[in-house]
Amino acid sequence: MASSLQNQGSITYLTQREAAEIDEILMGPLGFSVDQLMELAGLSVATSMAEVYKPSEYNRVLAICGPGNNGGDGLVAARHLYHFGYKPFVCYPKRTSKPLYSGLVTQLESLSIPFLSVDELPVDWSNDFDILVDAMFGFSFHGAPRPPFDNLIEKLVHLNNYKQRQQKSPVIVSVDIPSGWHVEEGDVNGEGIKPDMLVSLTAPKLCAKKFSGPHHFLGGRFVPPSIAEKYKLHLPPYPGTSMCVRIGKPPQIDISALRENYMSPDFLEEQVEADPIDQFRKWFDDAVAAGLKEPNAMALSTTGKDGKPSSRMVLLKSVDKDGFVWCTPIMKVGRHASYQKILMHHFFSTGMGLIGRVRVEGSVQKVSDDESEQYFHSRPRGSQIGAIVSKQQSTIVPGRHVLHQLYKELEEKYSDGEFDSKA
Ligand SMILES: NC(=O)C1=CN([C@@H]2O[C@H](COP(=O)(O)OP(=O)(O)OC[C@H]3O[C@@H](n4cnc5c(N)ncnc54)[C@H](OP(=O)(O)O)[C@@H]3O)[C@@H](O)[C@H]2O)[C@H](O)CC1
Ligand SMILES: Cc1cc2nc3c(=O)[nH]c(=O)nc-3n(C[C@H](O)[C@H](O)[C@H](O)COP(=O)(O)O)c2cc1C
Ligand SMILES: Cc1ncc(COP(=O)(O)O)c(C=O)c1O
Ligand SMILES: [K+]
Repeated sequence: MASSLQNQGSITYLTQREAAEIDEILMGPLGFSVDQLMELAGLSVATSMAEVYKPSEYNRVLAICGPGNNGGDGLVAARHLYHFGYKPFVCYPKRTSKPLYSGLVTQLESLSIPFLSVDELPVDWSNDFDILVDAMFGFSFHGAPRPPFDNLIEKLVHLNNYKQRQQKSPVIVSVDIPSGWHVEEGDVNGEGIKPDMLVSLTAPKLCAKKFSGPHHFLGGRFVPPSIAEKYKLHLPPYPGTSMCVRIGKPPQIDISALRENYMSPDFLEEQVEADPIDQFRKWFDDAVAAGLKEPNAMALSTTGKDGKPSSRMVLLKSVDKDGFVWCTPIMKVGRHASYQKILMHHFFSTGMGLIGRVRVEGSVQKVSDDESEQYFHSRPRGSQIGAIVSKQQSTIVPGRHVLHQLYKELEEKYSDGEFDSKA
């Protein structure tokens, strides 16, 4: 999911001829079909969009699709966006009868995605759409745009200039090339569309150097090493299993605008488990099922003898009717005597909504030595040594080297077996 950052300066940009050549090699000697590449390209567009524009806020998408493969990418993206929770509309004025395209249209129709002719488009797009996908022309564009695309491009130009935007109006996402831009020179007279997001496919084309919007992504995770070598492509690595990666710096974020619109179902009194531990367990299981990262992380707050509050994250190790168990170097308990009184805060939330939040107040007891030992020995060796070294945790140490030295000594001393947690 997360996109890695990459210095825009080190990225390769393709000429129009190189882009067409790579296309031919992929679909010739390398054995790809256009359907395959288009599916991956459209999926990359949809996933890039979903990284930036959440369906809870930007729901209504108009995909404006051109006559060639760029238009095909738009049709595929619309289908994926539907499955991601968006409400897509499609304007596809110049259709081809090739089975690939009629298949894509049928797939969208079967999802009841509305197709709007140019005449059916609303006069003011800003009321009806949150995102406009510009999938009119890609790297085969040449000359000046012909009807009806000339008017559609004009409409995008006048509707939306992310730099001059006053009120909330739809954002523009361009697929591979901002339509109407020269594939290599870019927006030559400065009167073209100014997309908020550009999703370059395979590799950015030269015109992308002129893109100054806030979100530039790369998609089309299908380039084999032989092509990368032949064209000396320097491209950012895709993170994990992601179909897209951000190119260049993300925009400066307005922290005050950063918020989630939680869409949680009503939580009624009669739905609450009688035993709060059971309720906790239920939410915990939901959080795990929803793929939440570290659902066992919780904030633990204490006050010291001096009355000073203090808080830190710890990992929940188990929970049952006797309470919540976590693990921490024992010395801290001594130092923070009021570990006898604690407040725990647990918060489960996923991209799709809030699952639950929990506050636990109570007193603390050390678990039995047996339980403590058992847990200690279940941890990986590095963590075991780390825990012993961590007796220094939250105290001033003369430097990193002291911890490294101690770690090394323990590693050597106990190189041939288990060691005692009280070492
Ligand atoms: N390997 C890849 O890189 C992949 C790229 N994909 C996507 O494909 C496009 C390139 O697709 P292509 O079909 O070659 O071309 P376009 O979609 O850019 O457009 C071609 C059609 O547009 C017409 N055209 C061209 N100029 C104009 C104009 N000035 N006015 C109106 N119409 C125009 C052209 O008609 P002609 O009669 O002029 O030939 C074509 O009908 C690439 O950018 C990616 O988005 C694949 O999906 C994945 C693999
Ligand atoms: C996600 C997460 C989980 C953590 N889990 C533990 C834990 O289980 N036990 C622990 O002692 N420290 C844990 N830490 C480290 C503490 O939050 C904190 O840095 C350290 O314990 C501070 O020491 P203090 O308790 O003396 O303030 C965790 C940190 C993070 C970010
Ligand atoms: C200092 C410290 N202790 C313990 C833990 C919990 O790790 P484990 O699951 O290995 O007990 C963490 C986790 O981040 C930690 O930072
Ligand atoms: K485009």
